[in-house]
Amino acid sequence: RLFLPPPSATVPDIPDRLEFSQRKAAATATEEPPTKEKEMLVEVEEGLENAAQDYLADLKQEINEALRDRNETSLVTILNHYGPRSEDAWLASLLMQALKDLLPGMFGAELGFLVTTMAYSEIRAVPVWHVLAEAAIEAALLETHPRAITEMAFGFAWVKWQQPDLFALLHVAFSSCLKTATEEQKNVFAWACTRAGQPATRMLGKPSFKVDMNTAGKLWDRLKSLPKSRKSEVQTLKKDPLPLLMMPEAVPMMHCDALIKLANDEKLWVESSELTSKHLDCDLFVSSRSSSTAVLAWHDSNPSVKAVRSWAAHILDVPENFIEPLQLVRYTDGQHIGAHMDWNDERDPDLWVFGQRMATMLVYLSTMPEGSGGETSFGRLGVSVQPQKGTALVWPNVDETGKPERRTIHSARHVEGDKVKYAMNIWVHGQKQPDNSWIKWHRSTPGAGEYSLPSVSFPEVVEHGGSQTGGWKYADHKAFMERLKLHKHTPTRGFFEHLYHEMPQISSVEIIDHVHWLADYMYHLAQKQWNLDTFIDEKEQAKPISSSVPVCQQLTHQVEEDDLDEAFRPFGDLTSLHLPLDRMTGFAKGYCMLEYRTHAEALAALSAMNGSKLKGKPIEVDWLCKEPQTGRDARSRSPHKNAK
Ligand SMILES: O=C(O)CCC(=O)C(=O)O
Ligand SMILES: [Fe+2]
Repeated sequence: RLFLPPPSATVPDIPDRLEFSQRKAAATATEEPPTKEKEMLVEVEEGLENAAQDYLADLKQEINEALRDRNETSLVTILNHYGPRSEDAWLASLLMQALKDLLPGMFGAELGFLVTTMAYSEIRAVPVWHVLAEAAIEAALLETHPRAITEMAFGFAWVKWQQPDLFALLHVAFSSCLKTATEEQKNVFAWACTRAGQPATRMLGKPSFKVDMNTAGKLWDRLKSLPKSRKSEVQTLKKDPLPLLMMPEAVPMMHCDALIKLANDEKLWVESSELTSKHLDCDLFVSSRSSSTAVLAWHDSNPSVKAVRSWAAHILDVPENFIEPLQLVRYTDGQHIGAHMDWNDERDPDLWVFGQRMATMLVYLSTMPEGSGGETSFGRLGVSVQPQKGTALVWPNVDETGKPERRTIHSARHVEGDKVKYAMNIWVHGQKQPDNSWIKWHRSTPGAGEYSLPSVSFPEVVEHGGSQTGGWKYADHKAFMERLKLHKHTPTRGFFEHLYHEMPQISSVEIIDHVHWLADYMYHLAQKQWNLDTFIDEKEQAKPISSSVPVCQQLTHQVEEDDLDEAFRPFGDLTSLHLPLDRMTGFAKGYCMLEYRTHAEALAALSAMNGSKLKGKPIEVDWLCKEPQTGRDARSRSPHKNAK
């Protein structure tokens, strides 16, 4: 049952009412006793009043029902009826009255929903927005529940998206209410706005990218002292420029197995490719991970989860609530994770409520025998670790002052063969993590999608609440990207014309907006890539004790890539060949790095080619990194680099 306006014949329109009130005024101005005319007018007036009261009551009931059921269609229909006709003062005043009556009893979440819906509607009557903005301030000040704040923030962001002109009003309202809001309210609000693709940085500023200095300093002290205080359990893989510790047999086998079983039984695994490359298979989105992930967000009461969390907190001497939900990773043949840092990007909305990831404890849940890949490799530290079930690696992600540290860059090398690699990330923040009952931790958790923009419904939306699709519905975004690709990534006139016909539901203004968003997004990606690229040299120098990377030395300076390709290709699938050139002369520097898909191929090439001649000169072929040292230091498994 939808509230429908009364048939126009019975709507008392304004001229009639004006005429009526003039006549009434004239009639009551005289001091004379009631005339017939006057009696009749009073009757009509009462009739009109009653009718108005009836309409108002109906309208309020309809709005309330739509709010209660979160029925967008119904609410938009009601609002639109008043929107285009809001020039009609009587109808507009009815809506205003209805809102004024209802707003004090509304919760922030309902208000947020109302704001959002109004953004879709054609309502342009500024007084209505004034009423709403005022109510929003009041509600926001009273609200403490993050969920309500979040809904309001999404409404707010959505208005900016749909109706920038009306956004200004809400902006004023929220700016003033944020002055008295608690830090937590403000952070949640900012988190939701950013997630909805409207960071509103001028109003909200930026979240802190760093960890509090004292907290970071304390963690560093702890990491430095652990190898001394727990000599038998903790080894130092690296001291400088940051402590990288290894704890063999840290997590009992029983827990390793139980955690994997938990993720399997509850079907928590999500393929990374599902989150990124597969859904956004445009050249612009390059997935750097191919593993699967399982987040144990709702399993704190599981005995193994409990045990691991309290152990981790104890080792690092931090409160347990600094630890985010455990995250398992699974790699099968050919899967890997590209070079990355674990800390959050400066634009990550999560910084608002979770803060930065201060430290990582990486626990291997399965053993990868030599030759089956899966090593964790720290390019800038020159360390590579072979996964051993139960072993934990520990390192800070920030420096001693709390600033995210780029030298923590690391990758998980491709798994080769049938053996499945399992690992677990225990990420420790520099602050208390919020109660996870209201946050969308992950798309596969209960309640996921609740906070995505109203028109972007779970599970259509890609991860990051639509920020990777610019807040668009995934299907629309995909159509947009595909069309753009056909136009060679150039938004030409033809591109807009095509889209205009293909997506009648989307206005051209929104399409142009999306192009702008995309440009911004690409810039951001490029910047990120650039950051990673600057480490490429170091990464290459410090390739892990690899089972498939021979390095070839003593080459003549005249040797070219083609010569090497010809000589080394016969031994197998040569996946990479890197011949560094002298920047001054343009000739080969004298060494080259080769990578085969398998250890066997690399071994064959190494045995056959070491000592053979290339362009008349004997060459030396060896592994890029030597096997771990034996002897006194053997247990540290710290690799040393071969080639200088
Ligand atoms: O599996 C590994 O060895 C590393 C995993 C990792 O770096 C991550 O998930 O962030
Ligand atoms: Fe990582």
